[in-house]
Amino acid sequence: MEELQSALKGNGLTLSNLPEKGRCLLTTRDFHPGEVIISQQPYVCVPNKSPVESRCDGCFTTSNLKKCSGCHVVWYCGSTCQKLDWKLHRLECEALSRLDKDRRKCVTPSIRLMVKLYLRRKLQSEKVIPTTATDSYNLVEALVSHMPDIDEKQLVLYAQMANLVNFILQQPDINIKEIAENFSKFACNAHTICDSELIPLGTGLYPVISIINHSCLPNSVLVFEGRLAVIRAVQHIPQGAEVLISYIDTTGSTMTRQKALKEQYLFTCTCPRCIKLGQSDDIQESAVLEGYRCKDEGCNGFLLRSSDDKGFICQQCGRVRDKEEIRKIASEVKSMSEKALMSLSSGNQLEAVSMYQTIEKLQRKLCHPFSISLMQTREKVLKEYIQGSIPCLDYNIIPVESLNGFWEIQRML
Ligand SMILES: C[S@@+](CC[C@H](N)C(=O)[O-])C[C@H]1O[C@@H](n2cnc3c(N)ncnc32)[C@H](O)[C@@H]1O
Repeated sequence: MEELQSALKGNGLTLSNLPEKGRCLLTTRDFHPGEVIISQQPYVCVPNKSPVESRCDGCFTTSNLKKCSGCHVVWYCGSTCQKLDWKLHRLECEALSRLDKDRRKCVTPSIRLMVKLYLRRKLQSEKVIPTTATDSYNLVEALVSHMPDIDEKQLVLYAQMANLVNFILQQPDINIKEIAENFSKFACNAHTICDSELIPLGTGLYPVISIINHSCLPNSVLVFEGRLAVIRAVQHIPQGAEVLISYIDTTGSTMTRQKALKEQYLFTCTCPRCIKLGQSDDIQESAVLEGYRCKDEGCNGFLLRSSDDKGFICQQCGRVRDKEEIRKIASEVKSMSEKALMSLSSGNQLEAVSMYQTIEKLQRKLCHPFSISLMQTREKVLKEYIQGSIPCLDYNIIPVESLNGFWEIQRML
């Protein structure tokens, strides 16, 4: 770890330990808003896999792809990406080629990430790939796994996945328990690699970036430049402060954020936003962000559950909304959202957009005007319209139907 400390020193950082959080990164100088604090290439990464779209293993593009003729699992956009990946993929290709057709179908991105992790460790131990202070399997070993806190069902799943990885690798020195523990490490340390529009492209393990702890009021942000993970300051960070990013969507209410952090990262956040849990301004914030709208369309009041639990009372005008009426609309939204997701995953964008428009109308009746789910539905519709109109714009043809919908949404916003 001495080597890591001296590498971090050059970045104006130091590795430290906090009793309630474990390892953390502290600044040894001031950082200005927008400044890059640290960046790292992944130790290993894999692109997402979808039934309608494949991605290049090197740059994650979806264009001009050719399947690897050896393993028939991995795709490349051209010889540049293929050559850059060859040292590692040569071993992966051999391992995947040994599998029968059915087993190859079970090779999910998480399985591939683990296979690549062990292959990269092997290449570094054989000195085929150099090891540095920030690019070493030792850093993976130091990641938290939370093994004692994982529930039994999850442990069984990790054990099954570990068995498959072991079968693919066929390396006698690898211990199944260690592979299962590494799956647990992935769950609370791996990062989703997104493009500039925050569209998820893949998953990567960045062992130095993974030292950074969470806050719902972070002073830094993680962004990606291709596969490179970059931590930038979003405010002035004084010398001696802890570098903090957010692991989750911070627009949710305190309860929603705490639930997400507990489920995936197994800790209870005590950041300045979270310590307000249950205070009156926190209750009001959750009622606005995730609660229902007033019966009176002209009223922007937020609703709280009535003491007899039969409905919700507007805190501005006192009108009561019936619980049953709310339940009905909420269940329509839920079933419509499931159908929209299915349409999206089967590549039927037009059908999905029309469903999201119906969901948006229902949510306008159901949710507070500043509700997050309402905003998220509008964002989805808008994204689909923008993406859907691009091929038409290439030919200077914009479908009238699309434009009508687009302007309708603009007006709504
Ligand atoms: C990506 S790791 C961060 C580095 C970690 N502290 C370590 O020692 O390696 C995520 C884990 O760090 C801990 N953690 C992160 N942020 C925290 C916070 N705000 N409060 C308490 N624990 C936190 C949790 O155990 C979480 O599962």
